[in-house]
Amino acid sequence: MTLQNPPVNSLSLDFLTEFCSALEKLEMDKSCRGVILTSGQPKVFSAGLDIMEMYGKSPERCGEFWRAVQEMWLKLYSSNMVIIAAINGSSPAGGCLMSMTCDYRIMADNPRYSIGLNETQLGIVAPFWFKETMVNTVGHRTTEIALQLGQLYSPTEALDIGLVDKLVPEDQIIATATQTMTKWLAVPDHARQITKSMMRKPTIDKLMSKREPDIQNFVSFITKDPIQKSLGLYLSMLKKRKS
Ligand SMILES: CCCCC/C=C\C/C=C\C/C=C/C(=O)SCCNC(=O)CCNC(=O)[C@H](O)C(C)(C)COP(=O)(O)OP(=O)(O)OC[C@H]1O[C@@H](n2cnc3c(N)ncnc32)[C@H](O)[C@@H]1OP(=O)(O)O
Repeated sequence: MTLQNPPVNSLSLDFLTEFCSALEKLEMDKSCRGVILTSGQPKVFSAGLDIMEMYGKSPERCGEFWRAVQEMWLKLYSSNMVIIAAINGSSPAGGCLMSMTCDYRIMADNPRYSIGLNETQLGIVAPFWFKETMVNTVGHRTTEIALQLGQLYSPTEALDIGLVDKLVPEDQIIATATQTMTKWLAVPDHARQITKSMMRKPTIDKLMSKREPDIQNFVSFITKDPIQKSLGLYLSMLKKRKS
């Protein structure tokens, strides 16, 4: 699957809806046992959640957006398929979350790229299921530091902490992902799927049992004046940096 939402693959409501529907089709296709997730945009895997979906929007619209973010995470994290992330660009916040739901992460070894959950840098807080996905990936202590600082890691740093599994030159990323997929698909599906589910079920069940309160929590947090102000400042910083 190639992410195509120019310019930076930000995760808008429309894009998330289209993504989930495409993933669901693959999940139901018995001939599809694995997916390589990559970006069709230069330099960026995904810029994370579309900040415009969280800025100046009605509570109803924010709730609809958050349900779509939850759906994307649930579909990816609980997929029966082998999902390999070929991270061919920067992958902050929601982009990092998306990468962490995959079974294996291969990143281009370009020092200009970065990956991590940088929410606190925007004045917002990574929700519990973002946090738990990271704990499940790199452990508790590393997550505590990463989340409080809103740390973005270079590919080498990400490899050191186990946030990605392999670095390769960018032009070898798909070939490496394909070789890796062959190895993963050599394991009998039922045994691998049950094992994956055993590892991830507690985190998935926790969000499933708290979906509505999590939406309420998000809407009440994101629509608060000081949070809207922080997002506004961050957006103008992004635009200014460009000029
Ligand atoms: C206790 C209660 C807790 C309850 C929970 C509450 C809240 C938590 C909620 C949400 C969690 C949030 C998760 C997120 O994912 S937030 C998004 C974070 N993303 C970022 O910080 C990335 C920002 N972008 C960048 O750093 C760079 O754009 C880039 C990805 C490194 C790419 O750089 P490049 O130089 O290639 O591009 P530009 O910077 O010039 O960007 C082009 C263009 O796109 C706009 N843009 C970039 N990122 C986003 C985005 N995430 N959303 C919307 N728009 C984005 C950028 O402004 C430019 O726009 P322009 O109009 O100027 O062309």
